[in-house]
Amino acid sequence: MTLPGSILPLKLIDLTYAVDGQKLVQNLTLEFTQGPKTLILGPNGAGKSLTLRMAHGLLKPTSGQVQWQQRHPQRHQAMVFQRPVMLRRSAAANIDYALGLKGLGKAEAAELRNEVLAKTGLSGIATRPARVLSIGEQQRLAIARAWALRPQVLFLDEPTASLDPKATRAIEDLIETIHAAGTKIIMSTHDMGQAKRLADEIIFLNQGVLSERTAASDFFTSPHSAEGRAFLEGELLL
Ligand SMILES: Nc1ncnc2c1ncn2[C@@H]1O[C@H](COP(=O)(O)OP(=O)(O)OP(=O)(O)O)[C@@H](O)[C@H]1O
Repeated sequence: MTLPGSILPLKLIDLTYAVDGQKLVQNLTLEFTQGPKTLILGPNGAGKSLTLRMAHGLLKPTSGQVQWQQRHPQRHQAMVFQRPVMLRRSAAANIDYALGLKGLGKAEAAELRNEVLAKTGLSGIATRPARVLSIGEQQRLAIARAWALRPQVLFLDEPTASLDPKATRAIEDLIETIHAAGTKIIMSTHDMGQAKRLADEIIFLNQGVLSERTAASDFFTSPHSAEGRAFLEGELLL
């Protein structure tokens, strides 16, 4: 489905990423449409981060194409990384900086920043230096900063990998809120429990290759691939 003005669907066409001749992502073809929360699941080293980085435009594929529906997708999509990257200034100023880069005036930026701080439960720590916040708060701030840009698509690369269960839950709730507000979620994780809690559909990667793409309701009861099955049964995929 294509909505007017939407940068979706996003098509990854026969993407390969190779280093020194070694294919770390191999002939990956996927289409992402508006709607479901898409979780890219797979063991460490499966190629999840590389795939997200190529889709986001941070990394150029060795071969293949990344195609968006619109010509200037960068303004309408954002990415959050495993480790939050904060500027040496207050939490609020971190968001203001991102909004300034997008060309927003001060007053408009302040209004949007206050709204997003409130929605993410961060208003109380807005004036603190971002780098003294706990890692969980920093990650919430990183997501708030990305959300303030009103992206149509939000890529999240293992956003809770360094967090404890309580902070993880706060981030998962936030992701649900952002999705409910209309942003397409494309997120990687190696955590099966998290995929169960969040996913509408699963893309299972193993060793840089797509094993299967399955509705989450089916994946956790009857995965289609041997790799997916082994992962669910807790076998180590080597
Ligand atoms: N620039 C690079 N040079 C060489 N190898 C790389 C490079 N970038 C990634 N790799 C390797 O490619 C493989 C896939 O990496 P990627 O980060 O995409 O995995 P992942 O599925 O996100 O894993 P994790 O869950 O550990 O983050 C890994 O084995 C990694 O070491």
